[in-house]
Amino acid sequence: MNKIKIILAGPRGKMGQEALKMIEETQHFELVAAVDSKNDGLQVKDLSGAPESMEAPVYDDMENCIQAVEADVVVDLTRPDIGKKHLELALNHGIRTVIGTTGFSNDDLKRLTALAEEKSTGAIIAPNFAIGAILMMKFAKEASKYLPDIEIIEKHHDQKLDAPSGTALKTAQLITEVREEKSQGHPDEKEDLEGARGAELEGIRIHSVRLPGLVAHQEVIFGGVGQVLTIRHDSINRTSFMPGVRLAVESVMNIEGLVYGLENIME
Ligand SMILES: NC(=O)C1=CN([C@@H]2O[C@H](COP(=O)(O)OP(=O)(O)OC[C@H]3O[C@@H](n4cnc5c(N)ncnc54)[C@H](OP(=O)(O)O)[C@@H]3O)[C@@H](O)[C@H]2O)C=CC1
Ligand SMILES: O=C(O)C1=N[C@H](C(=O)O)C[C@H](O)C1
Repeated sequence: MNKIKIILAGPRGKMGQEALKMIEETQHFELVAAVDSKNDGLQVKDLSGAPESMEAPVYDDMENCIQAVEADVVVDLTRPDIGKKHLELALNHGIRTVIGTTGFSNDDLKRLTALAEEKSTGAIIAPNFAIGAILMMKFAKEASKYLPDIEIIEKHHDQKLDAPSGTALKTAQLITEVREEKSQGHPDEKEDLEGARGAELEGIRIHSVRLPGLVAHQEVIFGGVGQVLTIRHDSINRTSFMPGVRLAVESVMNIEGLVYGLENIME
């Protein structure tokens, strides 16, 4: 079996370091290069937190990297503005891509879906790679059919750049597929302090907490008459995401077009 040749963008990041370990431990994966804006010309093994055995070149620019190296899949774990740029570049070169980076708007998704189709190239954008988080979203969608008054509280470490989280947005989007838009709370409610009621997506309130000590957590709270249901997921550490990254890399080899959400490729 041929190994899947991977370019990883963001190898020094919290997710990037875990992904390097996962790639090293996966026999049918091979890291062929990394993209790191600050370490052009080094070897991956020289980067802080990288496994010592990883002999692959580092490029500071995705375009140069794609032109220099033969790869099957680009995996991006960087930051919102860069993830979009890398996906567009990879698609334009006809290279399959797995994006874990969050911060994609609906307009971004529409534009990139059209580009993936035009280039007949597979791409997966996964707002959350953790199986438990996918189940939380699935169960929340189901519960919303019966308990349509919903608020989402997502909690993350304080280095996170985007708010709300990609997971919260995806959860709300899945719920809107089965729930009519509805306004919640008292019709005359008013915020005495701006933002007190959180962000709003088709009537669903989303609250973002950012604190040191947190990793990635979400509660979807359903209110009914005389009862409250809470569906909660916690990523205790970033190894929780790695089986999902592995699955996405394997799956993207066999798809055409852009898939948004790991639930679409899970059996
Ligand atoms: N889908 C999922 O399940 C998950 C998604 N995420 C998302 O993944 C992304 C990364 O998260 P995390 O690892 O925690 O973040 P980190 O900030 O720890 O890592 C991001 C890394 O990207 C690097 N980077 C920035 N610009 C570039 C560039 N132009 N080229 C290459 N690398 C670059 C940064 O380098 P420098 O420090 O030098 O700027 C940094 O090392 C975020 O968008 C986050 O929301 C996170 C966890 C799970
Ligand atoms: O930035 C993070 O850490 C995470 N980002 C993703 C998101 O925005 O939902 C996934 C997970 O929550 C961790």
